[in-house]
Amino acid sequence: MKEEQLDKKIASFAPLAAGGISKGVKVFAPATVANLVCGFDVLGMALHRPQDLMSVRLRDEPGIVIQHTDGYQLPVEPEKNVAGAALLAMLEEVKEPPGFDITIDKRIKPGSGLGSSAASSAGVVVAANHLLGNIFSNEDLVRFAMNGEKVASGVKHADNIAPAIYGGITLIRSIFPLDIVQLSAPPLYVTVVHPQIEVRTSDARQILRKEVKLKDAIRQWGNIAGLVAGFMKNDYSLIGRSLEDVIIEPVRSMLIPGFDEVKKNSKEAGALGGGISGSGPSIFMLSREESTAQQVEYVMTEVYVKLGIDFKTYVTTISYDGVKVLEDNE
Ligand SMILES: Nc1ncnc2c1ncn2[C@@H]1O[C@H](COP(=O)(O)OP(=O)(O)OP(=O)(O)O)[C@@H](O)[C@H]1O
Ligand SMILES: N[C@@H](CCO)C(=O)O
Repeated sequence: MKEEQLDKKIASFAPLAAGGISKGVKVFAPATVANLVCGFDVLGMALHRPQDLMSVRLRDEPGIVIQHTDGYQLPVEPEKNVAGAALLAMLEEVKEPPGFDITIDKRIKPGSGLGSSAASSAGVVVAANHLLGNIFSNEDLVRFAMNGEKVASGVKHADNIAPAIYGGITLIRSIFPLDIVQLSAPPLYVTVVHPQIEVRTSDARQILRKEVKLKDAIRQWGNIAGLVAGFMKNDYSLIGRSLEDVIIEPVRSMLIPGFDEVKKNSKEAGALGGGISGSGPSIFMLSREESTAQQVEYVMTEVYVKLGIDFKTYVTTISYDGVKVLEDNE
């Protein structure tokens, strides 16, 4: 038996357990920043903005029907769309599963490094679980949604999925078996710049070196431990010192025009630190004060105006809600 199959269970569709039959829901699925610089594949954070909107409804017949209202030309076949892949994995564990209609209004651009694929995967499993009477735990939902990430990037990873489902900042200590730790943090402002180029996670993973020097590994795990300790102890200075990546960033930053300048100028503007969001090309910076986060947005803007590259910026905060569900019984 494969490692990932160990947790499999068959649950019965029990809509009455939710206190009534709900036919449909709308969900808001947050953007997420994976890695948090030093924590490749193990750290992630949910944001208030941007977020996707999805509508998920029970169908009278079996099957999954997906449509997009966003114009991104994403595949609608359930096996190729990450939402479909995540839901199919979930329905394998439901006795006599119903069918679903999924409508996706994507506001997180695919290939942005802001967890666009994870928002769809996490959004659909939270919505479907609600309609099925909340028969699965959050940990089960992460396990199903990782099948969407496999479609998007070729590998299962949970550093976007877990914060999207749990909210806040999460540490994924292990994915087989899943071991997710929710971290507290002091108030932080997040500034994001998204240069409008697409970096596919699958490509950004392929260029990475497969081996790491021991001295780099020592520096990296010092930073990960420092960052986690900084969050838990509300120590802004430790957070700032630990936002350093000596393994992934030197390779991936070459794919992002303006990266070094954005980082240098943001720190000069008072940011605690930051780096590539997920696999890029978005770059995020953390600040203690809102005014600093706005100043960081200004210096990011200057860099991309000078380079003549289209971009989008966000000044936002950490979202502790995770995917938000609203009833939709029309
Ligand atoms: N519902 C969906 N939403 C987003 N991307 C999807 C969806 N279905 C399939 N995809 C595919 O997934 C890929 C986008 O995922 P990718 O991981 O590369 O970007 P991202 O999620 O924005 O980045 P990151 O994971 O670094 O934050 C594209 O190839 C896209 O076609
Ligand atoms: N940890 C993943 C996140 C992107 O999906 C990566 O950096 O490849």
